[in-house]
Amino acid sequence: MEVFEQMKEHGHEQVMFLQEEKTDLKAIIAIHNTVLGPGLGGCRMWDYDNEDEALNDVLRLSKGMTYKAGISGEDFGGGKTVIWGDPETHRTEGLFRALGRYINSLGGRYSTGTDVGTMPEDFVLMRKETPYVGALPKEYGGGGDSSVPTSYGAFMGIKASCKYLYGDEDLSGKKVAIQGLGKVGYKLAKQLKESGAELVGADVVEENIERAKELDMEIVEPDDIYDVDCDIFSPNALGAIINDDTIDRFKCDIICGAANNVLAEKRHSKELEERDILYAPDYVVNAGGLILVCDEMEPNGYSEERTLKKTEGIYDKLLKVYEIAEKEGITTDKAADRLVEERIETVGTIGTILQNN
Ligand SMILES: NC(=O)c1ccc[n+]([C@@H]2O[C@H](COP(=O)([O-])OP(=O)(O)OC[C@H]3O[C@@H](n4cnc5c(N)ncnc54)[C@H](O)[C@@H]3O)[C@@H](O)[C@H]2O)c1
Repeated sequence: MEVFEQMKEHGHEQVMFLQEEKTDLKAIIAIHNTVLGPGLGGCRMWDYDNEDEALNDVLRLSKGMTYKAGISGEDFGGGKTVIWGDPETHRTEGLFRALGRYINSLGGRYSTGTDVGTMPEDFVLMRKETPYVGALPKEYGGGGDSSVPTSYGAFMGIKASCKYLYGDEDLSGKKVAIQGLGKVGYKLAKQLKESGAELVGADVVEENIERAKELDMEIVEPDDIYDVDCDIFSPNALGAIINDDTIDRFKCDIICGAANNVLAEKRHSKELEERDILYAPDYVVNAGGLILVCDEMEPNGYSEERTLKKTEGIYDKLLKVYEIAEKEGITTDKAADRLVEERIETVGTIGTILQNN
């Protein structure tokens, strides 16, 4: 499909292809929707097989950011950058500063930060060329480790899901299977443990498994985590883990975690519903990191207290999503999409109210 056709299909406003010979920069910036505010979204670096793959990724991810910012109540739209290159060999000062110059030329229509393949220090370099970067280390006025609010948001999501399904948010005695014990998964596990939950976990990195064992967690083989008989399954590793091969294996009441794009296809949310599994839409649950970056852009600077307070709002937001889904007889991910689309529609129309200034 041609680029314009793809943009039209998903409602993208702008796509920029960037090329800079000396630094070997090849990147695409996509801005999906700026009705709620400037585009915001991380910068991914990946050694794509071809141009189409890079384009598909940036279009899909930038659209996802519109929904994540929209549901979080933030005044930002969706955007994303992909750099086509190997993060092991291509992460140079020149490349990130060149990209920073391009981003600066957008005059604030889009801001970026870390994602797969990029590191906070890359954005410290980029900041020399543009103020439109976030997710900076604390010593540069940023919020630091985004997995702190992200894991807190996932914890809130699990509590809200229990409140909705069992009528009580109490986690004591609840069995939670955690896939991925990395930055988010481990911090989430700690909070669950402190709340009295029983934990089962899986990871592929020995170091992370050893650290998790200190929480008195039962460890299973990576592929066995899908078969654990539990109350809550929490995906915190990979995308597309709810798919045709796994869907009949889940033995849980709730799926709620921080991993992005966990549904292999949209239809899998309906299939979970048919199996009486409550699905907490991923982009509602994992918005803590985005909330942190948005807070860095507050006029008075970053506040950790405010970030965690806003992240706590994921609890009520999720309850609202569940109520809409129940009332309207739609899946939970459709209910979340609807909330965002209504917000964009409403806030979009207030632009028609004339002001004196
Ligand atoms: N860090 C954030 O602020 C943030 C924000 C939003 C969404 N997310 C999403 O949350 C997820 C976790 O992020 P993170 O920052 O903790 O990343 P991370 O890389 O620190 O942790 C991921 C963990 O998953 C493990 N893993 C990989 N393959 C696995 C498998 N097959 N089975 C079990 N474990 C496996 C890895 O070894 C690693 O420990 C990712 O999907 C990420 O996109 C993170």
